Amino acid sequence: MKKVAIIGLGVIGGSLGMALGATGRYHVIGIDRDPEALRMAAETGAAAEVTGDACTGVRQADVVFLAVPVTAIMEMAEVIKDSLPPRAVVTDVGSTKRLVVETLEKYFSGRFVGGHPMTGSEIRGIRGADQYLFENAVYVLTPDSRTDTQALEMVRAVVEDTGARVLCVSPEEHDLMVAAVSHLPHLLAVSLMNLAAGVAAEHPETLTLAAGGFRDLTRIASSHSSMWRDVYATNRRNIVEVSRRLRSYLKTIEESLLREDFDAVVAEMQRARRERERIPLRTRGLLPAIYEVMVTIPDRPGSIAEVSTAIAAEGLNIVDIEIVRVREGDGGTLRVAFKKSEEADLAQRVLKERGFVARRR
Ligand SMILES: NC(=O)c1ccc[n+]([C@@H]2O[C@H](COP(=O)([O-])OP(=O)(O)OC[C@H]3O[C@@H](n4cnc5c(N)ncnc54)[C@H](O)[C@@H]3O)[C@@H](O)[C@H]2O)c1
Ligand SMILES: O=C(O)C(=O)C[C@]1(C(=O)O)C=C[C@@H](O)C=C1
Repeated sequence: MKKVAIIGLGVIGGSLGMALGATGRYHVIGIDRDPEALRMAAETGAAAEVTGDACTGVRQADVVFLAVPVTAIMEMAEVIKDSLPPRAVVTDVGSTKRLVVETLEKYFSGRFVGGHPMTGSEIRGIRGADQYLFENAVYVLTPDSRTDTQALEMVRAVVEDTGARVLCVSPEEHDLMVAAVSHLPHLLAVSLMNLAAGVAAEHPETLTLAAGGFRDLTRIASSHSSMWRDVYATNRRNIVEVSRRLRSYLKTIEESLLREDFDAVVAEMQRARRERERIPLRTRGLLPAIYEVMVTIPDRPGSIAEVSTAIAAEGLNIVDIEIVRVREGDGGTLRVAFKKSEEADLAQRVLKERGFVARRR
């Protein structure tokens, strides 16, 4: 059994421990400075043994995951560097990579492999952890010319055992890409939320009007500032760069609006819709798309059960399910996904026969 030490049992470290523990192939040693996180990790199965002392925790490890905030990753590396077995491999889960890789290679040279799971939660700590968080998520590894091939393959194998799909890119490329798809979106969520709060100071009902669109766009603004502080501090140049590009883009849109050139604005909307369709679905990561049926369900007890029972009766397996919209007193829309197109066709037919409004998407 491989021994994996996880330093930091929060959303990411806790989820990792749960996922690896559940395979039965790993002995997980959980390390945290917070006794409550240690207690919960032991209770939820995120770790088979726990300790507050990082040096003791890593002493027997084959692989060490650093799952603390980015600045603490670099501090923790210094703390554990002399306690590791010589063949141990070290990896991290930090949201930025260039500085982390540069720093940790100084301590562990080729035995360090940078990593970043592209999944997470706005809920902080092990309470936000989830055994299935990594399933089908993209997990970036950032090997460079110094990385030992065996170390990379070892980390890849452990990561794939969580159900995640590995994508290798350079630390520099990673930092620019996540500035665009993760860090700027966070900054925008914060900006939108504070902007709306400013309008609400003059018009108190403003936030009452915030519906799905606003909530979707601002969810990440609920996440904890201590993690994000480190992200901004260690990727500030890329964040400023994409923020500049955004400001120039917004300026172009503003100018079109002032000229009443609505065709130009619509062309941008159409381009965005086309581009968005290229995002691989979260539930299938880098795999081909899943096949979906949208079902309108009435607002009455047992509606969801009726849908799932009808599907199960055909022997069909639902690979993903989501309540897309809830209209109080008026039902809602359910998104049900299948592995194969034929399965989605059959599910749609069966649901229609039972009187549901069901369409393929
Ligand atoms: N939350 C996300 O959505 C997300 C997604 C991908 C990557 N990450 C990265 O994962 C890392 C962890 O983030 P998280 O959201 O799981 O954080 P978290 O706040 O949920 O958990 C961090 C845990 O680390 C512990 N900790 C902090 N400093 C420590 C130290 N010096 N020694 C021992 N334990 C310490 C805390 O007690 C806590 O249990 C960060 O580097 C973050 O950038 C987060
Ligand atoms: O909350 C979520 O859903 C996330 O996946 C969080 C999220 C993001 O998508 O920006 C946030 C920071 C990370 O480094 C990776 C993922």
